[in-house]
Amino acid sequence: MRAQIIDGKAYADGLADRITATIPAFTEKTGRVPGLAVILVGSDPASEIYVRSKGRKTRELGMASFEHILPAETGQTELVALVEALNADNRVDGILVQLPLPDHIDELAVVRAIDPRKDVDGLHPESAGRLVSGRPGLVSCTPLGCLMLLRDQLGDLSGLDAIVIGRSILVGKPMGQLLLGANCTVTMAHSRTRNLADKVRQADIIVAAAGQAGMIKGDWIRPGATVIDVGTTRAVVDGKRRLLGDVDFAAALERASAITPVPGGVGPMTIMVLMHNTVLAAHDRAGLPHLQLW
Ligand SMILES: NC(=O)C1=CN([C@@H]2O[C@H](COP(=O)(O)OP(=O)(O)OC[C@H]3O[C@@H](n4cnc5c(N)ncnc54)[C@H](OP(=O)(O)O)[C@@H]3O)[C@@H](O)[C@H]2O)C=CC1
Ligand SMILES: Nc1nc(=O)c2c([nH]1)NC[C@@H]1CN(c3ccc(C(=O)N[C@@H](CCC(=O)O)C(=O)O)cc3)C=[N+]21
Ligand SMILES: [Mg+2]
Repeated sequence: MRAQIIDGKAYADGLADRITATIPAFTEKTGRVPGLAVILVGSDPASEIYVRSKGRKTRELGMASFEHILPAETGQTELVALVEALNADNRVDGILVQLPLPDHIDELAVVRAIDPRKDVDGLHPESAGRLVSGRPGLVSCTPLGCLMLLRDQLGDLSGLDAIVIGRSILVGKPMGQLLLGANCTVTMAHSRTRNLADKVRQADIIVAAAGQAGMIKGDWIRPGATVIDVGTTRAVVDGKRRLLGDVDFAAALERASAITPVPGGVGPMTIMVLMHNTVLAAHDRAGLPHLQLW
């Protein structure tokens, strides 16, 4: 079997069109465009790439982008004060604080300061609680993007065995909750998991989000499984700069029924779901009906 390559960029482009189409009516009703604020503290390389493409996309889609790039020495009090100012700014519908933050800042304290209605990254405990208890709320961009791709690829996911490798608050945990909500039987794996290969071999759906390049080997993949590769590791291979996923892609191609490439799979979805969440938050805050765009 040779796997189908899941084109995250193509799906994201389609979602972009559906997002853009909502903006004229929003502007007619509110007199403004949806706005997204991103805060980056210091110079984490992954976050810098993300912030750049995000600002460009936000403007491309006809929304307002507010970028706050702060020095690594920024204090927690100052950062929380910025978040509070953005909470109070009606032009801002979404607030994203790039993680990780420098060690002297308590990430939870900053995330808790975000108005949950503007929490487009789904990181606030209120958002996490809503996801776990099945109430409507904003859901972390990367896992929601993965779910969109899986639903597009497989349709109903009921009864499928899924494994998520990674348990971060940003990716792994919300991914597991979304799959559970879609009626999968979910295994959550992490760095202390024993016999990971055997657990992966049981899965119809594999979501790899460990950040360990190539750790998921081809012979771990059940023939016909669907593979979503979230991992992005920067490396130099044969003198060329490369972005590597968590899955041994060449080997997985011979076993899986479908797989996301890195780059061009989950990454473009993360950016577009951020736009999606911003438009949803804007409608919610303006008292307009809830949008369903996927
Ligand atoms: N494409 C995209 O849009 C995005 C990509 N990413 C990428 O996804 C990856 C994960 O991101 P994030 O969740 O933020 O990372 P974290 O570092 O916060 O979490 C990594 C998780 O993987 C687990 N893990 C690490 N090594 C292993 C291992 N050998 N076996 C099993 N589990 C392991 C860790 O376990 P433990 O909890 O026990 O330490 C942890 O739960 C990174 O490569 C990141 O760059 C992230 C966000 C968006
Ligand atoms: N609060 C917060 N939310 C995040 O969602 C968040 C974060 N912090 N910190 C950093 C990670 C990383 N991340 C990526 C987003 C897009 C690509 C992406 O677009 N990747 C492209 C390739 C880009 C390239 O060529 O380097 C792709 O996979 O095709 C990658 C990684 C979001 N993150
Ligand atoms: Mg920290």
